[in-house]
Amino acid sequence: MKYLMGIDLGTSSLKTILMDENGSVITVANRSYQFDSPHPGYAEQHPDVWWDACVKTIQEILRTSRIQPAEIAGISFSGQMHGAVMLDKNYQVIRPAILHCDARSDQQIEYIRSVFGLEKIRELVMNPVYTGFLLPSLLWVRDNEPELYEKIRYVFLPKDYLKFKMTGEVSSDFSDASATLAFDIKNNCWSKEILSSLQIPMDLFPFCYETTANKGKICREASEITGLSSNTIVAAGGGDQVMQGIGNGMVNVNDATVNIGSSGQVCFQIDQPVLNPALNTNMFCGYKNDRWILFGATMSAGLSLKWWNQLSRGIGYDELNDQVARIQPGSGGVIFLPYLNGERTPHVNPNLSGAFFGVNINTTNMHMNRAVMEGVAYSLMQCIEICGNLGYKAKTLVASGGGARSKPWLQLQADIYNIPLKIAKSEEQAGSGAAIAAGVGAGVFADIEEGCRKAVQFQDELVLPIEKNHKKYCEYYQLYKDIYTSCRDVLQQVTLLGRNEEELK
Ligand SMILES: Nc1ncnc2c1ncn2[C@@H]1O[C@H](COP(=O)(O)OP(=O)(O)O)[C@@H](O)[C@H]1O
Ligand SMILES: O=C(CO)[C@@H](O)[C@H](O)COP(=O)(O)O
Repeated sequence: MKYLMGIDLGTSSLKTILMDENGSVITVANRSYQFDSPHPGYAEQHPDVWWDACVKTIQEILRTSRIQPAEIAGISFSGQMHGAVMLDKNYQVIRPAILHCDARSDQQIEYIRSVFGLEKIRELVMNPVYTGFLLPSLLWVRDNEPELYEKIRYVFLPKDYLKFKMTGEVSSDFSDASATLAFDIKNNCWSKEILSSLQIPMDLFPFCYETTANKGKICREASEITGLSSNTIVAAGGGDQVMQGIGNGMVNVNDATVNIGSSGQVCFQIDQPVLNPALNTNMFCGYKNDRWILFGATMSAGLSLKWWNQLSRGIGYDELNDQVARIQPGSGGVIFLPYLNGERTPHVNPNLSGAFFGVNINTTNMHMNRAVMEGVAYSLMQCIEICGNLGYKAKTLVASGGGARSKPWLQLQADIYNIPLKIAKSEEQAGSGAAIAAGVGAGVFADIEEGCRKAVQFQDELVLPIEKNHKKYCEYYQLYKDIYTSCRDVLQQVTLLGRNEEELK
């Protein structure tokens, strides 16, 4: 029997899954971590934290599964996207990685916008210019840490660091590279025009491959540390939106997922680049040449629940879900805006904060728990609406990520979206996507489509919308949108004031 390993490098944890050649998930190991926020709005992780989690989960799987390392034919990666990892000429990490949820590069995004102007950004970048993406983060280092910037020899994405440690070679893949703002999405290459206009040397950026490309074998050092065989093939992997799509069997154009990880996304498979003139959604390269993904992104989805739960009572998810199921739709009038770390879709504004509205003397912690789940779903509903206006409408959505483990969260999502939800049997969809890509790279599967046919199965029952709940949620959803429209300026002022005060401490 041959086996495959998929590694999913998330914002809050790293998960390693072991799959057999028939597509069955044998076991999963995970390690949690936090991100550091040394200043208000900053979000950083040291790549060694990821590598340590990667090594430990692999060792655990080899120990507990008792399969022989030589039986593992291939390994690949899914990674949190957009973050900047910087290496010097000796392949040493220069500073902690600046993550996708980092809001420090305000001035750099203004600079990029001023260099290109709106029309050129639409034509060239085809995405909103937003903080936390590799390009503005790199410019921030150039402006604020020039002595470190001088040392940079390579810059790449988070999962590329794990691949580098595994193979000893620096490389990236089209899907992750296309999500840096430095990439020519229509022609699948680093953009000469973007980089030369910003005076950034092209050779900082590594060679890119397709997600399923065979990138060689595990190097000796990685084999010694992890226990993996040096005959195991490493496939290039991809950004987590692309990999969770594979793990959910999203191989057809118009297939769509709604994901609640630390952040949240509504993501469509598309067969040609599409411009959203409002630039409040994202569009990146997909898992193969003629495939792209279009999605709306909520910055703090699962993160909102994790934050709120830690802040309030810190109960287990089972208890929390039981409590949420006992509260009526609408949470007794409490509405939560999930802007803990700014918001991408639809507001494209890193300088926003979250808020609870409508708390009253009868509000309990249980109402607030449900309100947090509903607020995240309202935000994802805005992503669905915007994609719908661009012509992408889903008859069903495949629910994905950690949030899909919660029955009440699934039900209230179906009720808010008024769309039935399908759920994959595997709970680790991005990791499964990585294992399928590993299978193609190692020749176990002919292509992604065959891997998905073998590995992806759905639960029998759809989660269906309940009409009376949907009616009620239509009212709340309108109020959710109205709150933002009425309070936008105050929210922004309060956010900046709070950050400045924290800075002065
Ligand atoms: N059983 C559960 N019930 C409710 N929410 C859950 C449950 N398990 C995970 N989550 C949510 O999913 C989030 C983690 O999702 P995950 O896809 O693992 O994120 P990441 O890949 O960013 O680490 C948690 O922050 C939490 O909000
Ligand atoms: O920002 C995006 C996609 O644009 C996220 O997909 C991040 O890549 C992180 O994912 P999670 O760790 O929150 O699931």
